Amino acid sequence: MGITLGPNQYGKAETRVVRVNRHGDHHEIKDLNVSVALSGEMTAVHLTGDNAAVLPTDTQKNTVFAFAREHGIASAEAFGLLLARHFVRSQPTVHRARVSVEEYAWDRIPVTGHSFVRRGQEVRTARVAHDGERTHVVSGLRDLTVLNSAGSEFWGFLKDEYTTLPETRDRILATVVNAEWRHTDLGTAWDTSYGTVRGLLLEAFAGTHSLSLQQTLYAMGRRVLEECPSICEVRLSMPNKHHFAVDLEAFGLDNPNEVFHAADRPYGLIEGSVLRDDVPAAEEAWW
Ligand SMILES: O=c1[nH]c(=O)c2[nH]c(=O)[nH]c2[nH]1
Repeated sequence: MGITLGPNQYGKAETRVVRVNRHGDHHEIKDLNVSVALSGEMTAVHLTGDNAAVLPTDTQKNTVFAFAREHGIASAEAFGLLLARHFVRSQPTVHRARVSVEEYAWDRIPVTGHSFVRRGQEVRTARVAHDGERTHVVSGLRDLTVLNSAGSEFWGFLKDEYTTLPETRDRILATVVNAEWRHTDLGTAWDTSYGTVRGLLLEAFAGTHSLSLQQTLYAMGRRVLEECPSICEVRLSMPNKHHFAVDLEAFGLDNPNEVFHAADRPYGLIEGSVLRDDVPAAEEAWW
């Protein structure tokens, strides 16, 4: 019985690249998930482990980041064309390249020129608790993804022998807003109220110059309580979706905070509640 190697390909899947273009305080962002697959003269590596024909997947990932810096990202298609042609043209052992791109759409939050909300993501939630006497209504939303490409710093934090994080005065702040808020008025116009709170959360996220996500979280909850007298408590759970500026020095490229790796995990998880101090707690509302 003969055994032979069938069709095969390899590559780096899901490189999450975010490119920021700055025109003063008016920023544009491109947010892509890029997967590369290459095939060609790959018999030796499979049969004997000879890597001479193999362009490492790590190199493919670096190429995605370097091309984002050098050429920008005009569109998913244009970026895919650049990459696919590059891999086949530059490596004789690579005969075919497939570049699959997912692009995530962001809408502007009009408060600043550098604040964005991911399109069509969030889920509206409601929970009602009733014990025959008392009734509580908690409204909420989850998976509302937002990003500020300016106006965020993080410095002055505790440092110990395990701290390597550099202090920054300019970073991307991105999070997924998961929020719930408790009502004191059961006659509220629920749809209107939901739209108002969603808008206030977005406005406060965009409009707060952030020294930490914790500070932004408090500002968001506080804004809701200030503007909505019949809401008495806001609970927020917000992952810090880290965007790391990619070091492109090894490729002779600078990176003036334009090309970022959007890491998906691990993530910081910032959680907290903001409440009116004159309204009694009602843990049963959150049951
Ligand atoms: O806004 C932040 N809060 C933190 O607590 C924290 N920790 C960290 O590593 N980065 C950040 N960012």
